[in-house]
Amino acid sequence: MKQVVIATKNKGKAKDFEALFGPLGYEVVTMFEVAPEMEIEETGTTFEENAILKAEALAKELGTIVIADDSGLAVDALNGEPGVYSARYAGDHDDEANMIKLLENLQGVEDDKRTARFCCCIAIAGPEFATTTVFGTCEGVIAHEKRGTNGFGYDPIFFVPSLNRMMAELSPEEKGAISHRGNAIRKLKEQLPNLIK
Ligand SMILES: O=c1nc[nH]c2c1ncn2[C@H]1C[C@H](O)[C@@H](COP(=O)(O)OP(=O)(O)OP(=O)(O)O)O1
Ligand SMILES: [Mg+2]
Repeated sequence: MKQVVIATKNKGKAKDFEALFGPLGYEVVTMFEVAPEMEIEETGTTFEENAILKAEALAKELGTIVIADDSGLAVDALNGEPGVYSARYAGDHDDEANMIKLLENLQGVEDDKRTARFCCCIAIAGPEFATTTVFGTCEGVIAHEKRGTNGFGYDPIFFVPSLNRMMAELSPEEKGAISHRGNAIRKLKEQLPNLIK
């Protein structure tokens, strides 16, 4: 089976990618398998900078083609926060604490002002071509409480109006069909048909 290496240590993200790449005939391999000791510091100030940083660091280490995803949640009422800092919003990469902090910061904000979007930049790096990036977004509304147990990160508080369900209530396949990550991968397929068939 063909393999695609993803420079991630997020198991939820890896699951999303499995749902997206499985139908294309790829097995997803993550840093847990190929570089468990490696730590890549996310020093960029944009999704794109961090995606490139992660993809290039692992591609250089392995000498193979690597994909990386840097993503986050931009909330309109908070001027786009937590954005690039979504994983570290409450300090320590803790999904529960991040959601609690976000709901607290949106206390008293009416439904029509709770609009938000997930953003994803995917970078693909390899020894034989210049690093390329693609972007995807997914529009939604921040709910008042958590619902659903699928997915990861902010999925339990992200309502998807077009499906009338929370992101965490979608199967991995349903999520991939509408998500920022799915939309980015579909663009990658268009732009790099020879690399991602
Ligand atoms: O589909 C998603 N559903 C819910 N939450 C999401 C999603 N996509 C990104 N997010 C949130 C989670 C985390 O708070 C941040 C990503 O941070 P980001 O640095 O890209 O990933 P990470 O540190 O978890 O793993 P890694 O860098 O090893 O790929 O945005
Ligand atoms: Mg990260």
